[in-house]
Amino acid sequence: MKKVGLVGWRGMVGSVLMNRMVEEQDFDLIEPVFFTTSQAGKAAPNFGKDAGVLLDATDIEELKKMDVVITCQGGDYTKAVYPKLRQAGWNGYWIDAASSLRMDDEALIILDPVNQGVIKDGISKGVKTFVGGNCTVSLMMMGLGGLFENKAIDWISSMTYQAASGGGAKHMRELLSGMGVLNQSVASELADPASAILEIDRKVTAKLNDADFPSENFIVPLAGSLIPWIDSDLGNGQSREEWKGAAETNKILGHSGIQIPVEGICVRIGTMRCHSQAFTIKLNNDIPLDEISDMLASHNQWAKVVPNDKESTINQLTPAKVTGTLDVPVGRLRKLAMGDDYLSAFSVGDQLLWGAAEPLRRMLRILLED
Ligand SMILES: NC(=O)C1=CN([C@@H]2O[C@H](COP(=O)(O)OP(=O)(O)OC[C@H]3O[C@@H](n4cnc5c(N)ncnc54)[C@H](OP(=O)(O)O)[C@@H]3O)[C@@H](O)[C@H]2O)C=CC1
Ligand SMILES: N[C@@H](CC(=O)OP(=O)(O)O)C(=O)O
Repeated sequence: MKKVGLVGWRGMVGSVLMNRMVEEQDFDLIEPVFFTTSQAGKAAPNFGKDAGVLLDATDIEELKKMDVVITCQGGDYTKAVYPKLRQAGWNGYWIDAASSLRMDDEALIILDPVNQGVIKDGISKGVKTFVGGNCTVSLMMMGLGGLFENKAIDWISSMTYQAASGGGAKHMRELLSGMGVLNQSVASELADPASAILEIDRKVTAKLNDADFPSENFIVPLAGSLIPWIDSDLGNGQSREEWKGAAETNKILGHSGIQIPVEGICVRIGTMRCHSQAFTIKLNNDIPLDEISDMLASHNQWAKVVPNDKESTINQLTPAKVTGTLDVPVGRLRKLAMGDDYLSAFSVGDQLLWGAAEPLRRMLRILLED
């Protein structure tokens, strides 16, 4: 049985990963060893198997004993530990949720329903470092996988609606706190159906601009607002989150350079853990809509085509419906006025599942079955 070191297992992404590993009985196939950066010596969690005590996640000698290390601990941890572990001669498999190693030549970005061929080819060539993709990119590719597979896409514009969870657990709490503060600020007016809506709006706006409105993590209010910038400023008018669109999509597909441009604006909105995206897709040719639907629906079991009518859309294509599931519904499919090779689409997906944890556990399975 392979020894699998688990780092970051109690964080938000790590907890989702542990739940999925339990659901899929992955622990039956491995000898789990749990690491921590803060609680070494305490009892390890028991996910159906006694795993002794927690080991120090910076202890290179202990990490070297692992066949596989899976980390959801974050980029700072990866930057601090991964080079030391490799320099110490460790030749095991490193599976990582953080972005720091994604674009390294020695690493592959993993999303096996989309790039299983690239992954298998990499393994046969001795690749040992595998990194989960950016959540927005992975969810786009899961939803539109059929178009990528059929080489139907010339370019994509993706306008995103990204959930608070992309920032982390504290950001989710801040969103809810902000919602509560806004609600409280007009509680008496809301209780009175005769109260004036413009007075309610004035009070809400004043509260949003209060210096003490919860905004420590997002810097500005998210509840009752939105933030059209995610991740760092690249200095050329583009955010790092937007840059990842083309860079990671093409790397996932095994392209050298940017063969399919992916462009757009990434926006943080007040949802908990589902990222949504509105796409304008320039097709390589005029493919009929029914063929497009077939390509999308048959590509993988999680991409679900939603009929482009109001009732289906509002019931099936929302974060409220999708959260906590592996489904990636794709709807609003329509040819645009710009020409029959222009397609609109809208997708929703849980960014903690396909956007973070799921590709990691599936990569572990691929290695175990190899
Ligand atoms: N959030 C997201 O949407 C995505 C995140 N990622 C990557 O995953 C990394 C981890 O993200 P995320 O899971 O959100 O980070 P968390 O902050 O939830 O967890 C990271 C670590 O914090 C430590 N920690 C300290 N206090 C607590 C506590 N009270 N409860 C749980 N853990 C605690 C744990 O380490 P220890 O046990 O060592 O103390 C834990 O492993 C990110 O840095 C990013 O690189 C990737 C894709 C999406
Ligand atoms: N940046 C993403 C979350 C994330 O962790 O992305 P990455 O894995 O590329 O750093 C978001 O905020 O929604």
